[in-house]
Amino acid sequence: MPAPSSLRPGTPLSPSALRVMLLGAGELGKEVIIALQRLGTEVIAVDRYDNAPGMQVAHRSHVISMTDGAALRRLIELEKPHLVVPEIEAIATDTLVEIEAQGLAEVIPTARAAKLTMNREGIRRLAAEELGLPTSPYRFADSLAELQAAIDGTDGQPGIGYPCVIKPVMSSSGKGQSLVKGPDDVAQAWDYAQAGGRVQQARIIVEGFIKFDYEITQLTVRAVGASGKVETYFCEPIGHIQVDGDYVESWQPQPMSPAARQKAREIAEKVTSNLGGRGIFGVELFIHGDEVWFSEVSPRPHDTGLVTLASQRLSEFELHARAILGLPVDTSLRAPGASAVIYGGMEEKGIAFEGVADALQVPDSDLRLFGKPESFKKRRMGVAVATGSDIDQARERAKLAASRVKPVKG
Ligand SMILES: Nc1ncnc2c1ncn2[C@@H]1O[C@H](COP(=O)(O)OP(=O)(O)OP(=O)(O)O)[C@@H](O)[C@H]1O
Ligand SMILES: NCC(=O)N[C@@H]1O[C@H](COP(=O)([O-])[O-])[C@@H](O)[C@H]1O
Ligand SMILES: [Mg+2]
Repeated sequence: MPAPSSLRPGTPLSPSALRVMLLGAGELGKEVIIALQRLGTEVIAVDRYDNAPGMQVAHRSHVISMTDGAALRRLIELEKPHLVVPEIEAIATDTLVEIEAQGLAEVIPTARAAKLTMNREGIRRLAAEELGLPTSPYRFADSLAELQAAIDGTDGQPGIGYPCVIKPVMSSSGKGQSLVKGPDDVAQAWDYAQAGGRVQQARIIVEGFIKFDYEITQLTVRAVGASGKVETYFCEPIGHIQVDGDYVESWQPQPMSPAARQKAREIAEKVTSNLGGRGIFGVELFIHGDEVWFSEVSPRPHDTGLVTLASQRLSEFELHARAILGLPVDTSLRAPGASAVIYGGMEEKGIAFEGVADALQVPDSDLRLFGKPESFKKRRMGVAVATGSDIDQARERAKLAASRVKPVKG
């Protein structure tokens, strides 16, 4: 849908303000908020805990449980945002569907997209069963016995076999995810999925393991074009490395065969045009030779896309801000780039960072220290980004800069 004419920037904190509410205010939201504010909007940040990164740069903020539909509705009725922008998956998406249907606010990209992608079952069934996109084989299970039967195929349906990947249907950043190599790993993977899921819910997905050569995020933007209609724009593919289901390094552009590159774009176009609306999407794909499998999609900026802070003329956050406001986008690459994650490495509140000056001695590098109030061993607390003459040089620089930043007790 084209952007409504009501999306005219005014003066923040005045009656003419164009108000945007971010549901989730982590490191990705923080950058979106900065981009939105530069374009003259008033931004309200919401998250489950106080002093979340995005709250530190928003006009104001609220702490609520975003999975509580009644609380979410009260807040939207209070703040009357023009746009509601989900930044995480764990939101009362049925409430967003109602809010959108009642015309209280526009949900980005659409309430249906937020609802379908909140649960792996929704988006997987849409992609594989409705859109016919190639995916890993998959089954769902609600108990350990059902899971074992789904792997073995003892329930009359084709079994997934080993190796396979088990994930809670509602989780992200690899939480609750295990690679299962054989029968001895199944019970432990089941228990881990129960503990790591985002909500108390037994259901899991078990996927056949895809032996990919590499995996990419195909950032895809739906934005109003010169025609006045929403058009689809592609960024250069982003390659990345995941450890325990969480991204640790990404780079752009990932070299691809012409056939794989074309298929990746076709898949991304199909799934994003079905989800609809305006905004950026991170389409996750596995590639082996010229074969491409759809894995999942985020209807919002993607963590691996942090690289675009260095590599693109407009970062994925600026692209999202422009697209949702109905403004033109430019997805061009500026230089080969890379990002490398900085984990907290400790369980502490109010940590500090040493080595920042050394890190920034690395040529063409930059840092984002997110300002999360509490560190966990595997919590992403910052990221280093860099450009180079090619992706190898950019990756070396980003990794070197990240390695020089030392989280310490505050
Ligand atoms: N079926 C599979 N075959 C091979 N590798 C897989 C499979 N499923 C997941 N992986 C690996 O685990 C990573 C994380 O999986 P997935 O994206 O489904 O988890 P997530 O919790 O949604 O993570 P995020 O929120 O970071 O996207 C993938 O990027 C890939 O490296
Ligand atoms: N893969 C999704 C992702 O990277 N999401 C990003 O992480 C934040 C949560 O971080 P936290 O768990 O450290 O609070 C989210 O708010 C979002 O910015
Ligand atoms: Mg993923």
